[in-house]
Amino acid sequence: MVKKDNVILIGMPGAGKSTLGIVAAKIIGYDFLDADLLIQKQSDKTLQKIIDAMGPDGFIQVENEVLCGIDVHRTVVSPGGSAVYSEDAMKHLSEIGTIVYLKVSLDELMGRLGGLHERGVVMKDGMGGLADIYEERIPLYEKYAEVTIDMDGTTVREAAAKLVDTLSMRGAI
Ligand SMILES: Nc1ncnc2c1ncn2[C@@H]1O[C@H](COP(=O)(O)OP(=O)(O)O)[C@@H](O)[C@H]1O
Ligand SMILES: O=C(O)C1=C[C@@H](OP(=O)(O)O)[C@@H](O)[C@H](O)C1
Ligand SMILES: [Mg+2]
Repeated sequence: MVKKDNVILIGMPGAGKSTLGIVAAKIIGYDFLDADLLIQKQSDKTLQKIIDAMGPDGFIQVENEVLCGIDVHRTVVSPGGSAVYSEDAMKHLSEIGTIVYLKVSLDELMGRLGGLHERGVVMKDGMGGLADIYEERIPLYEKYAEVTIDMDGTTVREAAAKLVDTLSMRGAI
């Protein structure tokens, strides 16, 4: 059986997967892997270029393949928020690590992101903005979450401490 010795952070864009991933990895002495950077490296293109060239479905396919190939140990992995669209990838990630959902309300995300203009986000046809993405994805994050942590109203430092405490209490690290 594969050793489930990683921590996988899922959640909406702006939930803090990348920011908290590296902070938490330092606290617990794990490595850190931002899967978005791995996609860019393996494709030799920026995320935005992949989305522009291949569309949302094409990007999801590339993301799925890259996530399925992740082979790490004692690593905090931060995939992009769209990872939950890929069933194979989520199956693989849940086999190699504990899936932690960073739960952040729509209001708080709006405050953090100020809209989506500066972020490449997978927006399917017919979607108008963050609220539509939020509504579509929440059931997916909830479906894959082994651990859910409510991060509303926290600073980065508090959120990192909450993440590490929760993982430690659950014996996941
Ligand atoms: N409690 C918090 N936890 C994580 N990030 C926070 C928090 N409060 C504010 N932020 C800010 O929100 C943004 C989160 O972005 P990022 O880590 O890239 O998220 P993701 O990788 O989930 O899209 C950062 O600009 C970060 O400084
Ligand atoms: O949720 C999304 O649709 C996406 C989120 C991004 O990552 P973050 O969740 O780290 O912002 C990145 O993977 C890509 O631009 C698509
Ligand atoms: Mg990120």
